[in-house]
Amino acid sequence: MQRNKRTIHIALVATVLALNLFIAGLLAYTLEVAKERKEEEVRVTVENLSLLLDQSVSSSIREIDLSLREVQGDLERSLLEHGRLDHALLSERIARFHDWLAPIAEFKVTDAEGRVILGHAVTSDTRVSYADRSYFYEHRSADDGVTRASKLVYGRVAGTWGNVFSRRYNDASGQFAGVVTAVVPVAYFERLLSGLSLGSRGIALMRDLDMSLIARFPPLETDAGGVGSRGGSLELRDIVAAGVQAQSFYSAQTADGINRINAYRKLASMPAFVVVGWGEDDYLAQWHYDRWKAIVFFLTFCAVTLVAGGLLWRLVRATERANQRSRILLQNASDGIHITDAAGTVVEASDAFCRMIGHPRADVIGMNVTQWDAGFSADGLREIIERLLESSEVLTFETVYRRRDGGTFPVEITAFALEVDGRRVLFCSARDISARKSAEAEVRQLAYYDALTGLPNRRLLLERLEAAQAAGAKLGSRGALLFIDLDNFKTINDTVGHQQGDALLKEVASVLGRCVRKEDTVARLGGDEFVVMLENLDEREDAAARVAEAIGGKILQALRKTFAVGNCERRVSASIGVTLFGGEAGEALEEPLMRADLAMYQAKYAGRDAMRFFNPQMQADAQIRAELEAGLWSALEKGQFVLEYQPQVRGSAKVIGVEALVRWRHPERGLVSPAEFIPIAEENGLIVPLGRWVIETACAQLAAWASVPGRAELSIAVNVSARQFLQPDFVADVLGALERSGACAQRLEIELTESTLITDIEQIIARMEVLRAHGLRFSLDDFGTGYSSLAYLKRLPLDQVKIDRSFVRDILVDPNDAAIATMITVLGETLGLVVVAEGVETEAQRDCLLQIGCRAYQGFLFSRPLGAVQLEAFLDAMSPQAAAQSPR
Ligand SMILES: Nc1nc2c(ncn2[C@@H]2O[C@@H]3COP(=O)(O)O[C@H]4[C@@H](O)[C@H](n5cnc6c(=O)[nH]c(N)nc65)O[C@@H]4COP(=O)(O)O[C@H]3[C@H]2O)c(=O)[nH]1
Repeated sequence: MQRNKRTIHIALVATVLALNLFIAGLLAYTLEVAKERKEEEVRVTVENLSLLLDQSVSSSIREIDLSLREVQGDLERSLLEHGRLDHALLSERIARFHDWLAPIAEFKVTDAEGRVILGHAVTSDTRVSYADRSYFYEHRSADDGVTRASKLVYGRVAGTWGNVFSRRYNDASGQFAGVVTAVVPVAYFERLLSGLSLGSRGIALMRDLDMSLIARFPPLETDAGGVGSRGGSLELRDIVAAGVQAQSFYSAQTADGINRINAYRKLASMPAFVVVGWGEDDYLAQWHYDRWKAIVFFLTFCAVTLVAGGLLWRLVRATERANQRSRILLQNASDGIHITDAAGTVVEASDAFCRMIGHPRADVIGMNVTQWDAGFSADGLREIIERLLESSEVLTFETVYRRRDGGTFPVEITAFALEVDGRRVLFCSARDISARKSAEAEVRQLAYYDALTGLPNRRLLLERLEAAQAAGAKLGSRGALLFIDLDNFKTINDTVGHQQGDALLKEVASVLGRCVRKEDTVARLGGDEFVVMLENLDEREDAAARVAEAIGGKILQALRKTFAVGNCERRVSASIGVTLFGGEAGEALEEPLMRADLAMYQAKYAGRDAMRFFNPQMQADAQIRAELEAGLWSALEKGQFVLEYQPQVRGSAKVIGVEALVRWRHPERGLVSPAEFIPIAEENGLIVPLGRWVIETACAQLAAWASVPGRAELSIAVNVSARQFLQPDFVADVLGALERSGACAQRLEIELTESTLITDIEQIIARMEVLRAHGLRFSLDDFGTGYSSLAYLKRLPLDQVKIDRSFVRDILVDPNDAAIATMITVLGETLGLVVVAEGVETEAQRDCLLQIGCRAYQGFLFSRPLGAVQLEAFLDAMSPQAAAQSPR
């Protein structure tokens, strides 16, 4: 990683450097080219200017030459014609030429001895001789007809520097007669040079071939700049010495210290040369400016690239750091991250992934997904890989991984394709979801299964019912629901405690499970309610019903037994409601369940431990029952309950007491029988306040009768249901009612049903004894219908047992009933209890009962249950009769 970083760093620095060098080179090259081009341009310019100068001088010299020739002609003509020089005429001619060439040349004429005799500014007093001038004796010695140009000379007449152009003239005999000269003053050349535009540092000069300065522009105020002074740079000397016609050169060591490009040109018309130079600073001024611009540009570029490089470096480092963080994250991530190639072979993997599948990292790199994925086939995995590689989607799916030790565990994969180093790879992140799965299973268990029994709960039952209904509607097959409710479970639960009650429910659950096939559903709805769902029964309704009936019977049989509940044993039975479902579409989901529930109630009403199939009447009954239940609560507040009293008679006429029977004076339905509403009140809990009201009312009645002769002896028996009796404050309630009313406790009798006894017998006995200690009496109702053990019966502090009216009804025709009635009578007498036969309707029944030894009766034969007022009338009517008959 460090090496990589260094490489990037070096590459970055090299790039910035190379870029800057390139730009610097490019700028330098461009500048150099521009400079060279400029220098070439200047060179051409100065060469042209030097050529121009040469041509200007030549042109002037040509005019001078013509003038000299003219004057020569005039002089020779004068000598020929006059034998002497006509001074006046010649002076005039010379003056004319002088005027014509005034700025350029001054004409003079000498005689054969060199004396100046005619010409500009020449008078008779002029005593100047040119005899020592080189051109003079050159002319004298050679009549060659040429115009000679002298070197720079100092004018003896004018007193100024100049170059002399001269011609020879001959006398009539052709002998040398003198020379005619034209002096070109240096001022002329200076003017010529100053006409050139060469910038502030330019130069134009003219020298003799022996390097004497003829003219210079601009003038130089030093010795080297004086006319006639010899000088010139080394380069110039070399050029002059080489004798070339023209040449440009660069001068660096000049007299004025200015570097220039110069053009040297030897003049064609006189022994001199011109040099035209252009100051470097002038012609390179723009270039210098451009160079500065280039430098500024380069520096800016340098700065920009450095900054960009720096930023890039920081970016690289930031990316590197991010990569490092990513690597750390990858290695430390709790999810199993791995990257595979297109074939599913691992190219990179996190530590967590290696730990996950239990292989060392060295093994993992190079492993193929098929080696650890146990959730998909090789084809399936290939399909997923292809799908990922072909799209840019992120896939999340669940699968199963296999560890090195062969163990498997569920994982959730998030995978997508990405491009690494130019090739498509798959990024996969695997999360171990074992905990989530087990939590989900737990949640599912909680959501769909009953925590106590582990059976499916209502929700799962409904789901399965829905599926079964759908399947049934499709296939035409039928199913059955068996709604099972344990009889008296509430009482058992209340007496043995919830823990034991729960254990009993678990036992019941396993019994139910054993009664059905594996594919059937046994569910617990709550409390003691179970539902068995049978599926795929016959298509024919009757055949399906037969199967359901058989299973129901089997369940009834299996539950009809004694279960060990804690330390004691409890007899259990169940009521089962059965209904069929399926075979037709469109039935509401809960409909079969409601039907089975209604049928179950029907089984309950039928005396429990029974099974009933649903029929439509049940629906109507249920409706009525629901209405009753709704009105029951407010009935107590509205005072709609009344007590009727049914006399209990000893012998044939002596009323020994009455049984208080509650009625509901329903505003619409009239008097409602307790047989209808007491079971409902027991179920919904209203029995507790209702029972309290019955006792209060009975006590009040006793207190009212206590002072009335003939009534004071009467006792009132009140029915107390198990649920009421087992209320913790039942004893206090009864004693409170007695106290408040002032009734005599000995006159109050409590009737318990046999079902009460199947609950916690010890507690019941304890309560009975407390109340008995206060003088209350106890009667056991419906004796013989339940399963009371005689051993318990012996222990109960009872005063009276009642033979159930079901035995009395058929006592004359059914020997069994007669035998049971006899047994109860004998048993009662043996235990010293009063035996009262219920439901005595006929004399024959009474006689039969009398015959077997039962002397106390209750029944329509004597009286129906009566309101208090009617009862009093009845008692009054009975008194003489009773008085007439002696008690037995
Ligand atoms: N067929 C026929 N029936 C006769 C004859 N003599 C009496 N009966 C009826 O037999 C039932 C006797 O009451 P039970 O067995 O305690 O049965 C009672 C009792 O278990 C319950 N009950 C009535 N009042 C109360 C109450 O205040 N509290 C409690 N917990 N239950 C009550 O309701 C049950 C039914 O009461 P009722 O409908 O009043 O029915 C009464 C009564 O009217 C007869 O000769 N022939």
